[in-house]
Amino acid sequence: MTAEQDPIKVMKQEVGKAAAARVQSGAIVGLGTGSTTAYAIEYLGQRIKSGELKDILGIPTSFQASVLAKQYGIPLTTLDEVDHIDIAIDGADEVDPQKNLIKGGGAAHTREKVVDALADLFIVVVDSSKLVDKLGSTFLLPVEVIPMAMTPVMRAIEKLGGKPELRMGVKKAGPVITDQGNMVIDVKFDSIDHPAELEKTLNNIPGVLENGLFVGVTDIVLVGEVKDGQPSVREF
Ligand SMILES: O=C[C@H](O)[C@H](O)[C@H](O)COP(=O)(O)O
Repeated sequence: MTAEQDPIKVMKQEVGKAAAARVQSGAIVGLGTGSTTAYAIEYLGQRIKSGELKDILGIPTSFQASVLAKQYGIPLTTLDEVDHIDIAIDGADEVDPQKNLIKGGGAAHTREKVVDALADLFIVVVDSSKLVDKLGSTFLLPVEVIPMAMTPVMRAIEKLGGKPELRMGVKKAGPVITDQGNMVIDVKFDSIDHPAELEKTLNNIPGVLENGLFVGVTDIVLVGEVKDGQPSVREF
């Protein structure tokens, strides 16, 4: 790694490459969303272009993933056309020691959960800054909500001890709108002690489509690190 390189970017590239290297010819691949997975999609495309990988079909988790897949020459399919997903590669905003996740920094967690949970092998790709002892310590928990239910859902979240805020657009006036046409409420919880319970409780509030807690879904976490200026990838 050179002194000019951004270590976070290098970690994301390395981990993306390592995940793409695990895909085998003939695989149906869940394509995650975000800046880290973008590198995995790019390297997957390179392996297809070089002829090393054949007969790959991608299932995108977002508009972003489908645009990238088309850009890098990955043929796409849908969940209506296949009966399984061999492997899914996706990023995360936080990863705890039990491999539970917070996702949704890009407002894509609803489709991501559908695809990632269906995969026979779900690989999470993160740089080391995403590792936490407890979920919720560095990142707000995203909750996708249908627009007409925004206010009652926020009240219900407050009753659970969360501090909700509507996610606003950047370079766009007004709220972020998801690929499904909904809104995202980011919630600060003082402490997420029981993620599995909270995941279910939040999804049980009428008007909530999906929240960003991914509990018991991950098979492998690939972590990009830089030690003594040298990038490496470790697995847990
Ligand atoms: O909604 C977005 C996703 O859950 C992303 O996978 C997550 O936010 C991580 O993205 P990044 O790799 O850009 O940090």
